[in-house]
Amino acid sequence: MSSSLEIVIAGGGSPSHVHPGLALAEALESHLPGVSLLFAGTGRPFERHLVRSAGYNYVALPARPAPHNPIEAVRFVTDNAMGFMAAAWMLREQQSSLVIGLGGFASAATVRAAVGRGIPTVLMEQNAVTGRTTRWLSGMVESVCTGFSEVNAYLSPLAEVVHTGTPSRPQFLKQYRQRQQKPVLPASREPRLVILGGASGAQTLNQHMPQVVAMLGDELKDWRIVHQTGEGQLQATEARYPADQSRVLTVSYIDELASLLFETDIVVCRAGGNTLAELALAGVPAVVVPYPDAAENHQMANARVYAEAGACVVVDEWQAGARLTECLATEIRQLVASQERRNQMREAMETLARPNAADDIARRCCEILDVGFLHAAA
Ligand SMILES: CC(=O)N[C@H]1[C@@H](OP(=O)(O)OP(=O)(O)OC[C@H]2O[C@@H](n3ccc(=O)[nH]c3=O)[C@H](O)[C@@H]2O)O[C@H](CO)[C@@H](O)[C@@H]1O
Repeated sequence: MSSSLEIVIAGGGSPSHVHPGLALAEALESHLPGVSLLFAGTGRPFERHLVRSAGYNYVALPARPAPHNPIEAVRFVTDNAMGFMAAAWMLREQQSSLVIGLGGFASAATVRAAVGRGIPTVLMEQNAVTGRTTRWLSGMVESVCTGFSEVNAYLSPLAEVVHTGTPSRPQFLKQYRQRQQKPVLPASREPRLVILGGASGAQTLNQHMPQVVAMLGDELKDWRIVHQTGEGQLQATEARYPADQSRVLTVSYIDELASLLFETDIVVCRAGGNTLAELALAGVPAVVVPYPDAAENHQMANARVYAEAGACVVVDEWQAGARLTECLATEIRQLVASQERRNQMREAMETLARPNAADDIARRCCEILDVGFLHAAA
């Protein structure tokens, strides 16, 4: 293997882009010994922290998402032009061999600069409807590695699309592999319902789920409930549950989410690409409430793929309107009442798991670079 292979992993802006990037970095290191990795991101503190604490070098480049008003448009153009020039300079200095874009605005300038310099590029896309960056760049890059095969319709006809699945964090893969080796025994613990708001929490779930829990009353009396609220929403959510509610644990964020989800019977959550990929690995039946303001309603598209496979039920926040609490209660009631239905959904969830996503993207990178792919993961 060459020790002169320099790969830049570009993107960030939210943990949902950085986590798959870190999972991919680990796979690249195990299949391409000697590779040198550099993360290029937006400079946001959480991003810098996540990357550096995983032991990788990090460089911040100017980047700005598409604007909502004409005043921001000027800054959008200038910042991204600066990002493009800084990226071009960095790629020349690093003598980069390959650039991998994690998707989103934060990867656009670096990927475009790489294309301009003739450096091979790979894009990752975690959703069933592509973001604008992926759509724009898809015809210029060597490969687009997708979390959903349904995304093809949104890509350039010139794009080479590989459906790899979305790489999940090592904590999920570790638990997944342990479970594969040791089949699950019927749970002796109390059944568990997890309300997962996601990285920033979900106000809708924070407002409605305490009422749903109250409506279900005795039906949930044997259940343990964990409600993840998001930063800044813990106290308000906690206050919506009765003070003597010892079955409910509220937390703002869960670091070791994998250990919890692998011991969970029902999840109520949004339909972010990473969350769904993780639920598939953990095999947890879900009641999914897609975030209605997600760009081009991509969360609904993500959720539909899982619902069509029988892995989740979808509650449409817009359609439900004032009846949202009732709709949630109805869906959750049915799942709580039927172990058989939960088992069927668990099996359907498991068919969607892509434990080799990071390895498959790493393999594609090796093919593009025309270097050997070391099979035995370290
Ligand atoms: C509102 C919005 O537009 N969100 C988008 C954003 O992801 P967003 O960050 O909203 O959601 P994702 O589900 O993709 O990622 C959240 C990540 O945070 C983790 N987590 C969350 C809570 C917690 O307590 N602990 C924890 O570890 C989850 O396990 C997951 O890995 O980018 C995703 C990937 O492009 C899209 O699919 C989402 O639609």
